[in-house]
Amino acid sequence: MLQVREVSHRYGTTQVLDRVTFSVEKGELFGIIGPNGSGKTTLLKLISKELPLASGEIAISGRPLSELSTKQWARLAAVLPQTLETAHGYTVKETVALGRYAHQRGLLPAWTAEDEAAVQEALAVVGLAHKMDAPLERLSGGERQRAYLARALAQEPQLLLLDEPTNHMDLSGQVRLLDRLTAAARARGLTVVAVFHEMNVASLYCDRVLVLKDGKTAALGAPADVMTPALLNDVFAAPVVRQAHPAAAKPMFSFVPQHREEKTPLLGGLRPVFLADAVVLASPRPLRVLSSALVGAGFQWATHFVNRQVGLDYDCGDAEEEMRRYLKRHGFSPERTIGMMTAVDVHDAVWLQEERKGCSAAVLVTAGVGNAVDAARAWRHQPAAAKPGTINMIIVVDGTLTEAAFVQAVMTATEAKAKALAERSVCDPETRTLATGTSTDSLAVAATQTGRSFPYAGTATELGRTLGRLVYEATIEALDRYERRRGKR
Ligand SMILES: Nc1ncnc2c1ncn2[C@@H]1O[C@H](COP(=O)(O)OP(=O)(O)OP(=O)(O)O)[C@@H](O)[C@H]1O
Repeated sequence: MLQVREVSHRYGTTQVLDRVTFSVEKGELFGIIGPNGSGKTTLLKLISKELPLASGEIAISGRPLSELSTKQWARLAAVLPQTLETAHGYTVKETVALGRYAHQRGLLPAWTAEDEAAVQEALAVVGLAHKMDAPLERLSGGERQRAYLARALAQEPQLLLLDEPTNHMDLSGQVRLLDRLTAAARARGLTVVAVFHEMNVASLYCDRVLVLKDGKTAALGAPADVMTPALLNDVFAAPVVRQAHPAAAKPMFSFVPQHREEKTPLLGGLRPVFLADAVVLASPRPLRVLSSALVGAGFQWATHFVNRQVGLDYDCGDAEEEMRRYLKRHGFSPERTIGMMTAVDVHDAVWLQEERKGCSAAVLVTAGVGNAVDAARAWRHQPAAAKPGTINMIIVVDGTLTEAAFVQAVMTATEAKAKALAERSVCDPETRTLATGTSTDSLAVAATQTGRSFPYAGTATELGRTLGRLVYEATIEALDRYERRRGKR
């Protein structure tokens, strides 16, 4: 649909584009990203004939730009520029209707049913049908942007050029508009070339991206392949972290703020606090947590860890919602708290910590083995409702953990827990084999994300060895306390 070959551009003596080459297939959503001043708008202006092409070649559908008159170009392509003067005295519909100009013939062209249908459809795509009679100047910045996009769509182009189409829009407006635009483009086989400032928008919506740096191609390809932290770090001169989007198979990016306050070690001052029916860890600053807990599962930032004791007759029906209500009632924010449940007496919780120079960690364990299970033979169990008879574990590390280290810490802790159960000959009552855990165990691994970096936390590492020992010893002690309390009953 679009071929750009060896295109360069100078403003006076300043070179702002340097031999940029790419092509865009029909139906593609192609993004152009890059920092301020990298040449994105200039490139779009060259494609839209707004600037004369001095060096290189540009062709639309195989036809060189120089061969296309303005009206011929306008039948093939439409453009939504970065900034637009608002013309006064036009309604939204009249503004959108201007997009039909390229399709009209003669001095006094008639308004056809085709023109009307194109305008109505374009208004529907941008969600402005209900405001079509409003004067354009009374629209908000975001709505006006949508009206101009509708004007470009009403042109029924084959190629749509957009310079920051979601400028002025709030986040939900951006997502709604880009979802509709993508659907409309796919339905009509429309090719879209868009400049995006927001890396995540480009990643979510573009089939391919061109990354510009100082007028040169820094990368060209699918976002998942080319938008690497190293490249984005280099192009945007700021540290970028890449993570998987939770719902779409796309990468997501965050900038890491460089200004960080000097943080003192956390663990020296951290102690569990016992309430009547819970053991609580309260951190003076948020910790990054990977957990399987009832409240706060997955990766979170949390300040509180609440391991709550419930009766054996606790109805687990809607446990998560009930636990959230419990947390709120007791003054904990469910959004910043990791919430677990257990049927064992939380006053038997074991807190062990190891403070060594450069590798400080702690673990809080409550253990009950009413639901003990051998994971290798759990398939033999009759399906039964989960009961809150569990081993709950909270691990805190003073240091910066990679995601790999978080997962390895989970593995190390699980292995050490299984070993403690074996050591105390805890059996799965149904299979009569050694238990590896209980059916409702919870685990949270928390890290300050300041101080020493731990890329790994397997048993080959100093951190892994520390965690393995702490978890093993704390679990043994918690199991012994559980047995002693049962013996007293
Ligand atoms: N008319 C002009 N005359 C002189 N220099 C210009 C002109 N237009 C743009 N420039 C310069 O060319 C360079 C590229 O500008 P361009 O607008 O293409 O960048 P951009 O990547 O779109 O930036 P932004 O993200 O800020 O919109 C910038 O350094 C800019 O100052």
